[in-house]
Amino acid sequence: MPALSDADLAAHIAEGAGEILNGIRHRRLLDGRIVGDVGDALAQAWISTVLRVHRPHDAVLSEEADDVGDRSTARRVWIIDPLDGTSEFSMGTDNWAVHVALTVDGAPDASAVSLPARGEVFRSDTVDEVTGPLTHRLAVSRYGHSYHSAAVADRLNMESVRIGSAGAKAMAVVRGDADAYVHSGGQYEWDNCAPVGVASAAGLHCSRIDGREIVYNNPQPYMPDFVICRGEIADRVLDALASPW
Ligand SMILES: Nc1ncnc2c1ncn2[C@@H]1O[C@H](COP(=O)(O)O)[C@@H](OP(=O)(O)O)[C@H]1O
Ligand SMILES: [Mg+2]
Repeated sequence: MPALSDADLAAHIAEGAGEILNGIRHRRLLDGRIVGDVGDALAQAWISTVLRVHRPHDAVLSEEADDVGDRSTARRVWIIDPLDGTSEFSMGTDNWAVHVALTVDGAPDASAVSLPARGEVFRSDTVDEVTGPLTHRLAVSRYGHSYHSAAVADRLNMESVRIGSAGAKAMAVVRGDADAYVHSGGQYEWDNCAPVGVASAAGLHCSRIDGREIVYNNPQPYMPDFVICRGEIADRVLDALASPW
């Protein structure tokens, strides 16, 4: 087989894991918590094997694997969430995702996010720039607002749309269905790395909620807050985030 580019490999992994996950929900032969458990485990097993075969020298950080070795000192690190939105996947909704990002020196490089139940794959090397009129919609967690997202909705007079899964929320902005996704209060690097890689390639503003650059592959892979939004509203969103109370 000819050598795959990093971009093709990221996209093929996001797509292939999505096929496995759609198969796991086939005709609802399984349901409830067991579907999420088997989805996490089988997607992880396939992805880690593919990366071992195709990129034996690269390091990997995955939600579903032990974080062992000296990954944080490696230059090339794949940051993976084999199944983002496990509870939505188990409940049978369409809002769940596969996240695959190659980071180089802490920045997302080749990144892909698939939304397999919708048949969509977004890749950083082919994604369209987000243009067109603003929707005045803000993507928020299925569980509702944080103080920060509430402040943005209030200050910018935006309608909140509840969507499960970090990848599904970020891709709603990339698709042009929402203008922003604001998260605070906790997440890990695998929850937002590939979504940020795709969103920044689509020309969207991506930063921490205090405006700092997002840096990945930290020794502690905790990435508690970030904002993805249309460039046209970035200043106003960051102003609201600077004084949410
Ligand atoms: N406060 C928090 N702490 C840690 N992880 C969080 C979190 N809030 C959301 N997440 C994670 O972010 C992802 C998207 O969550 P949400 O849909 O609520 O926005 C989920 O990932 P997983 O489904 O991969 O576990 C969820 O576990
Ligand atoms: Mg996740």
